[in-house]
Amino acid sequence: MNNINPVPVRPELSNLKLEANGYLRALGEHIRDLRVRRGMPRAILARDSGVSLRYLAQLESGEGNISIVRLRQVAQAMAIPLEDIVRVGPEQAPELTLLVQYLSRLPPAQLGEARELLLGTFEKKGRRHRIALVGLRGAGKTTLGKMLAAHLDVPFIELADEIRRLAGMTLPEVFSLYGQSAYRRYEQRSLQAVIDTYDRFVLSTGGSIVTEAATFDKLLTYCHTIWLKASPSDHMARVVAQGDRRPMSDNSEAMKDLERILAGREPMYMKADATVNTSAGDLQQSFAELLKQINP
Ligand SMILES: Nc1ncnc2c1ncn2[C@@H]1O[C@H](COP(=O)(O)OP(=O)(O)OP(=O)(O)O)[C@@H](O)[C@H]1O
Ligand SMILES: O=C(O)C1=C[C@@H](O)[C@@H](O)[C@H](O)C1
Ligand SMILES: [Mg+2]
Repeated sequence: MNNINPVPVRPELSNLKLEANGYLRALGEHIRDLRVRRGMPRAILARDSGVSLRYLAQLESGEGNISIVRLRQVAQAMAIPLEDIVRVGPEQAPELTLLVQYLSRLPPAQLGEARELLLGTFEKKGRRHRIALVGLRGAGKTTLGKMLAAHLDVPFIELADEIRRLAGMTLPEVFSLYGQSAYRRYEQRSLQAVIDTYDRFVLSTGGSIVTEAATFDKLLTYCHTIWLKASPSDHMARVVAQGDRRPMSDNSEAMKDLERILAGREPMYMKADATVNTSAGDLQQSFAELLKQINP
């Protein structure tokens, strides 16, 4: 019997390789545009960046696959942030560039205030009636979400079910056949479809939705979002009680990972409109707290 599993070819990977040449050409053109816009002759850029004239010519014609260190030198010589150099594609609106500049000068405390002001000013209609629950596995999103939907008499939606339906396969199949980036795209499209389809709902999301800025921003913009928070030991105990033995394979390591994931995601979870600590009481107490958070 052959025990070697064939490694599925990810269509995305071969596309990426094909796209690489196109990207290098676009990058070269972009760098040339930026340089010319600055009125900077190539010889001056070569002198100021320490990258040879010949190499710069190759780069601008899309032939040179420049190292990240050299690209950084080029960026510094033009006084442009590296991320603005590598982002090729449609030109960013000048308002967005200026807004990013303005916001990047604000101290962190005022940044939160600025975001709230913007959200408040441009709040999407009906946001209060679209309730989204976020939090790590075992937080209680499904359990409390179903209770809340029944109480409010609105549909309960499990985003994972919507992703499965859209992809036409199970989530592990999406991951193993097409990778995490495909899962992220399905997640974002499913969320958009849910928002477009329903005016009112209680939505239970996947624990990692907060790690994808564009998707999390959509969630925060269109939904009243509540972070169901729990202690690492409760997360672990609840997941294990549901029959998932994987976290037990090396308990101390798994626990450390869980603590790290929770700490790493906490700043994003904290952007939710409200928080309910489900480790602070039993299920009924958490539900009462959740009701308070939607009718403050
Ligand atoms: N105070 C509490 N609040 C919420 N759930 C609690 C509480 N105490 C115990 N539980 C139990 O914890 C479990 C939470 O699991 P649930 O499947 O709802 O989490 P989840 O956030 O949907 O996880 P996943 O991301 O894996 O889908 C349930 O079995 C629930 O009964
Ligand atoms: O917390 C996580 O990292 C994840 C939780 C799941 O619900 C899915 O969102 C995904 O499998 C990853
Ligand atoms: Mg769940």
